[in-house]
Amino acid sequence: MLNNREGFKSGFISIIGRPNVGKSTFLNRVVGQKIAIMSDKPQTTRNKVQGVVTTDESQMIFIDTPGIHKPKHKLGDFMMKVAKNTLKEVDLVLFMANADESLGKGDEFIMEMLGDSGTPIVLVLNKIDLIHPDELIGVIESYRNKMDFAEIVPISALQGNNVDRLMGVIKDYLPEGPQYYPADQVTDHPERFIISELIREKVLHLTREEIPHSVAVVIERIAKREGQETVDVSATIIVERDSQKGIVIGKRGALLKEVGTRARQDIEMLLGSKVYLELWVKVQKDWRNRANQLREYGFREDEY
Ligand SMILES: Nc1nc2c(ncn2[C@@H]2O[C@H](COP(=O)(O)OP(=O)(O)OP(=O)(O)O)[C@@H](O)[C@H]2O)c(=O)[nH]1
Repeated sequence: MLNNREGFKSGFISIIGRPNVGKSTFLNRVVGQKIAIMSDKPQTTRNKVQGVVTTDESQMIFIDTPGIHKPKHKLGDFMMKVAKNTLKEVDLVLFMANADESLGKGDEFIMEMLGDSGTPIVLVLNKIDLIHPDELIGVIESYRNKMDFAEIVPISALQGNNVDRLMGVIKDYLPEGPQYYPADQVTDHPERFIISELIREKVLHLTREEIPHSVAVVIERIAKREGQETVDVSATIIVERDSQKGIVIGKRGALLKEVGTRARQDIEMLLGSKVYLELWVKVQKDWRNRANQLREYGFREDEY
């Protein structure tokens, strides 16, 4: 805790929404650096990712929660628990929904869950660039009929429309408080986690529909070479089936090589030094249901 200035506001904001509503896009826009994984596949955000936005008057600490869904297996239960705990601890919840889709079962399920958290909820209707302004009123009404929101703010996270207004609303709801993080710090995640997410993102992008979101990446080693600027990173990509291993490796290793090239470029940007990246692919059957292994892959329940 660094600072305790009079009138300074600070607090924690949780972003909740169905997969693919644009939570990461919003976070990346306001934080201004690529920290949350972005993908057009559902549920790529599994761990807590913090983005910190600091101005002269406030500090907003964003928590990007996993896409909420009905639990189907252990990983689902775990994610739900994480999401629920997060809701109680934060100062404000942003419930993000698609403005270009009508209110569906998934959104109703989330609203039921949000109902008893006791935290103010701002409805953020994202992707307004995809609809005609006349349609917006109807969408707003459908949500307003279901639940009492502290505010309703339509935005386009992708194009930036109305994002400033949303930031103003968020500030209004934050309590007076200290500046928790230095102004230039945008995330408190260890580089390890960001690196694993960068690699995972490349796998998901390059394999498209063939590899489910269950793929995990474990960083085995990050080490700076003695007397050199090069950093050695070695990581294992974990899939559930032999067939998936084949897909990730690709013909004569071509796909894995491409994953490596793209991930290396991002990691070099992140670390600001040359990187030698070594990737392995391992099959671990049914890892999602083995709760005791979740920790090993970075799901740390006690952090929430
Ligand atoms: N047209 C439009 N597309 C958007 C907007 N915001 C996000 N998208 C797109 O929607 C898709 C999903 O965005 P993400 O930011 O990855 O969504 P998310 O909610 O973080 O998804 P999960 O991590 O899976 O929970 C991406 O293809 C984005 O480019 C928007 O305002 N307008």
